[in-house]
Amino acid sequence: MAAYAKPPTASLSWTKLLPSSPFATALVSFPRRRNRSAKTVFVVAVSSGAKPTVLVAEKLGEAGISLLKEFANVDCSYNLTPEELCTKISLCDALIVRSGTKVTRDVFEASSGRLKVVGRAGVGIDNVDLAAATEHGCLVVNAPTANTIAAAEHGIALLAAMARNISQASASVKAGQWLRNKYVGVSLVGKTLAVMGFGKVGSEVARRAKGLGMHVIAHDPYAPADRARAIGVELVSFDEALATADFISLHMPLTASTSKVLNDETFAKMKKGVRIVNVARGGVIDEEALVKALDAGIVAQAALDVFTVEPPPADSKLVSDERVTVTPHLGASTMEAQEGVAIEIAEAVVGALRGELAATAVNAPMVPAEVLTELKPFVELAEKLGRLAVQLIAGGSGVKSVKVTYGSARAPDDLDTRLLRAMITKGLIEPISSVFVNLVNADFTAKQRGLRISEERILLDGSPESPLEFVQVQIANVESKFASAISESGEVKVEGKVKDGVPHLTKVGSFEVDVSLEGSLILCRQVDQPGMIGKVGSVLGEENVNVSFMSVGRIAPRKQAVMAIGVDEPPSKDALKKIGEIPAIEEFVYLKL
Ligand SMILES: NC(=O)C1=CN([C@@H]2O[C@H](COP(=O)(O)OP(=O)(O)OC[C@H]3O[C@@H](n4cnc5c(N)ncnc54)[C@H](O)[C@@H]3O)[C@@H](O)[C@H]2O)C=CC1
Ligand SMILES: O=C(O)C(=O)COP(=O)(O)O
Repeated sequence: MAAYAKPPTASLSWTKLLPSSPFATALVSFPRRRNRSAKTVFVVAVSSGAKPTVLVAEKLGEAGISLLKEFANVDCSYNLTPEELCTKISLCDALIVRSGTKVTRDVFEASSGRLKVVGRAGVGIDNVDLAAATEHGCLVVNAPTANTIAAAEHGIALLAAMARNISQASASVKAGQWLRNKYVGVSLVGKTLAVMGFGKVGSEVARRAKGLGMHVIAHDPYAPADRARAIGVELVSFDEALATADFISLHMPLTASTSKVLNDETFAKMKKGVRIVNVARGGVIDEEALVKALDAGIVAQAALDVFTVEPPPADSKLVSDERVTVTPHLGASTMEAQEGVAIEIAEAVVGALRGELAATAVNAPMVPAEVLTELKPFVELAEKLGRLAVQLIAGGSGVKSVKVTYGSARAPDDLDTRLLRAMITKGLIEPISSVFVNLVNADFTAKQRGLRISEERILLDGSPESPLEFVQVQIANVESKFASAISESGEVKVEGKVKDGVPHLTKVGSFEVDVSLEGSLILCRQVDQPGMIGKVGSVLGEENVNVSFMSVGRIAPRKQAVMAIGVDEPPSKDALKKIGEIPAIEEFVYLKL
């Protein structure tokens, strides 16, 4: 067996290369025109050329707006009604909101697929319908760190203000009164504070409360005990927190499991005279139950920054109750936090629109930049193998079961395949549908179409320098329009590798080939005999189709062989017909990459 490479300059003398595999593989390499974009575009990139449009639907710091304007057309339209938002959204690639805008399923549907990113300029994403976003392939990113301190400081401000009746006393002085006996407060020092939700905000509240001399306990089923211990906080059960706390401060997100977590039953478990602070979300408290608990004397006072409905109705019993201190969702509203949040979200949205994977993605895996750089050529390979495999299927065969095998010398924990699986799914689905598939909606779309993708990893010996040696895609229970693509075990099979950073097809069915996956591909099965490369090459040459790569894989000399031909331009029907008419060609297929 022999392999040949054509030198980079046009010349007829070919150089013999080293033999490679048990199956003979003849490799003819033509100089390739590289026309690849320098940027890694994986997830949501808008079509190149057009400047994207970003709708900023709530007040965002100037620094963020300036950053956005460098990259996009920015439409700042505040106080839109839901109908106005739905009308505008069909012209926008990204939407930025705070907590005051409900990004509902209607919004995603109204966008007709144009909306690619929703940026939440803050932490809580309970106002965004994440399931609908995912189903529409829309990435949701948030700004999880910039307002932590502001929220924690607001929590502490409310705690102290409530304990010392600051807002009530202030209002009474302004109303001309001087009620020194009425507004006697309670002290914080030595009291037990239960922090419910020991995340970023909760732990900062705990740290500050310790500084005030409070005894701090925390409840958080997911928080690591050592983080709590490091700041001198004991993690306790939910019931223990309720039963022992003099003050309860809420810092968990609003989810199905935290909705109305303070209710009639749980208020009944609290110490009489407890005081409650809520800078998390109104929905974590059953507000009617809180009114009852205040009336029953279980809760002595409450301080609320957030409400189930914002703004709360004019007749809200909580707002009118003198024992309740209220602020209009001001937790994140400091100059510093808003500047930080604006920059954090603008960077995340611009990055996502450029197609980079966002570090603060809420509904997609977060893939660290270094992993991404390493996986980039494999991501391209994965998508192209998916595209090839599905185009090899005979019309009418439904693709239901796909097996992906990754050959790698890396330990399984060291290889994150979610990105690769998503791109294989994209490759499998996009050529046969009008669905847009990306990392966000790949698993959902596959499931919806009844496509089962199983993954297997083969641990190879050798150096784990490269994340992957090969990727193999097999589709079971289908017929192929190119019979040679069916492996011995009966599946349509393609396998590829990355060589010098470029994805290559290295196996079709049982035939080893070697063709760079750029442009498009013609696969031919023929009787192995001299002159075949020349015959096919000259048909394409006559048609002015530039051949980038050719490789022949055969089972044994003079038996059947599969020739893989990479072409820069799509050949005409006539050219393909002429290839089919070459006597030794038994079957052929043209595949778009
Ligand atoms: N009022 C305001 O302006 C602001 C409000 N927030 C709210 O505060 C919440 C927390 O923010 P971060 O601390 O930044 O988020 P985070 O994600 O760092 O912390 C949330 C913590 O809650 C815990 N948790 C989840 N379910 C729980 C449960 N059932 N019981 C107890 N703990 C539970 C999580 O394990 C996590 O440690 C946000 O989700 C947001 O709703 C945040 C910033 C500003
Ligand atoms: O970040 C959060 O979760 C907040 O609640 C802050 O909300 P805002 O951006 O001030 O509407």
